[in-house]
Amino acid sequence: MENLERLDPKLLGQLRHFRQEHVLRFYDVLPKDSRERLLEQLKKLDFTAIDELYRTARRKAAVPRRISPLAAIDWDAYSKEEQAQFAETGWELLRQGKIGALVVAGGQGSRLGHDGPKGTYDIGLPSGKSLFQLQAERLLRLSRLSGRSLPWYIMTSPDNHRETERFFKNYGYFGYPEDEVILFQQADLPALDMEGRLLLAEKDELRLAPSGNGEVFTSMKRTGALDDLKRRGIRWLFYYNVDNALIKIADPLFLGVVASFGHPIATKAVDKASPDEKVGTLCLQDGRPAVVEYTDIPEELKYERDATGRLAYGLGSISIHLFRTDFIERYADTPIPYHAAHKKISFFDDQGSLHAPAQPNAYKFERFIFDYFPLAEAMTVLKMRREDEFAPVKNKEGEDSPATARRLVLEQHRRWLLQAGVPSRELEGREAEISPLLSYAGEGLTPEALGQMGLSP
Ligand SMILES: CC(=O)N[C@H]1[C@@H](OP(=O)(O)OP(=O)(O)OC[C@H]2O[C@@H](n3ccc(=O)[nH]c3=O)[C@H](O)[C@@H]2O)O[C@H](CO)[C@@H](O)[C@@H]1O
Repeated sequence: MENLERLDPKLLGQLRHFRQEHVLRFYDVLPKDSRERLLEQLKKLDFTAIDELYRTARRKAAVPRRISPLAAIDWDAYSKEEQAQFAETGWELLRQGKIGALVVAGGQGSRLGHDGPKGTYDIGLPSGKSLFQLQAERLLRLSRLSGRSLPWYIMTSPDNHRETERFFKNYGYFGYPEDEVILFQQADLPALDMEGRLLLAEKDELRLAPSGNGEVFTSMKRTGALDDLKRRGIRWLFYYNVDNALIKIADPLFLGVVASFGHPIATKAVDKASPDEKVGTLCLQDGRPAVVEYTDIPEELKYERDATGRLAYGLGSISIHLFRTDFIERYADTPIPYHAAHKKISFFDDQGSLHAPAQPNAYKFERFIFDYFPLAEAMTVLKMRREDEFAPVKNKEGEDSPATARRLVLEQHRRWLLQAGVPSRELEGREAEISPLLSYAGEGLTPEALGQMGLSP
């Protein structure tokens, strides 16, 4: 007991008050550095806030908002001239240095079962490029076309920051200018069991988890990334998930449309592949554009059809958003809600053995980026063709897996080659991958470039 007795009385008082003393179960027998490690973690906790999180999780669902369908603008409904004009506006914004890119890469990727940051994953393309490399090279190509590079903000979490940083350093940032790559860390939160008790991951370590991509603006502010954005005069920040193998970072077409409306937020959407697809649903909530996450959408809405027979809630969110910098600045400190997820989370029990539960046993808390949407008075929602926008890598196998993403990327490249005049017989039985350094969206496939790939127009 002697170590326990020397503990900060305030901390001990708090642990007792909030019924969290069990985290000190092994404290007395721990070596000094382990004791310090645990104390460091405990000192950072806001016990009142944690208690409130638990209460939120236990409370019955919040008052349901009035949900109604949302109509998007369809990119394909614009004429060729209009499309060209939007593209030109987008390129101009890039040339003026008004655009930044932001990838949220702090998630744990537990569904994929990859032991490392998700961006380091190689989806099995012939080139063996990782998701981060594909992204860096698309940014390089975009910069080459516009004549100007753009800052690339990368949000990591305490879980994967060091490894992500090491990866980029090892690969020389894939040739992207190092001073344009800004890594910053989000925060994490403790997981709680069904009684609201903290869990131990080790005898000297709390079980923590990254607190969701909706932490991004707060984290940018806390780490100075937001100041950096302002210093560079960035007007729009292009937000995307790390796990979309087809991501067209800072797509000029999208930028052009969004700039023409000028709303503080914009998002790209696609038709859902099926009513059950695990994507957020774009809709109106109490009259404002919003996303209802796939975990929260009421069953009856999922399958509802409109008068024309189409899914009434068939507009899927693919996590490609654009935020105006002044909106980010204004709302960075606004507390958007936490969502509690009931999960299987392993923990050290009071007897000192590690449990890997077969059933959900604990809550994890996350903020979702799209909970900022209803704060904007208006928003641009642009529907795009799915096959050129979305190849998610979520699961180890089956749907939304590395195999499906790989296929979608190679199919896109095949379409580009056919458009460039390569006869289909030349592509038979062949997997032709096009480097993003050569083409961002199908351009640049000159006879010389094709020749180098062993193809002829
Ligand atoms: C909450 C959210 O955004 N949900 C969207 C997410 O689902 P999905 O289920 O993929 O959401 P996740 O929260 O797992 O991950 C989304 C992205 O956020 C990042 N991340 C996640 C947690 C965290 O603490 N920090 C962090 O940076 C992940 O690394 C990933 O890049 O993408 C789908 C498209 O693919 C959308 O249809 C979903 O509406």
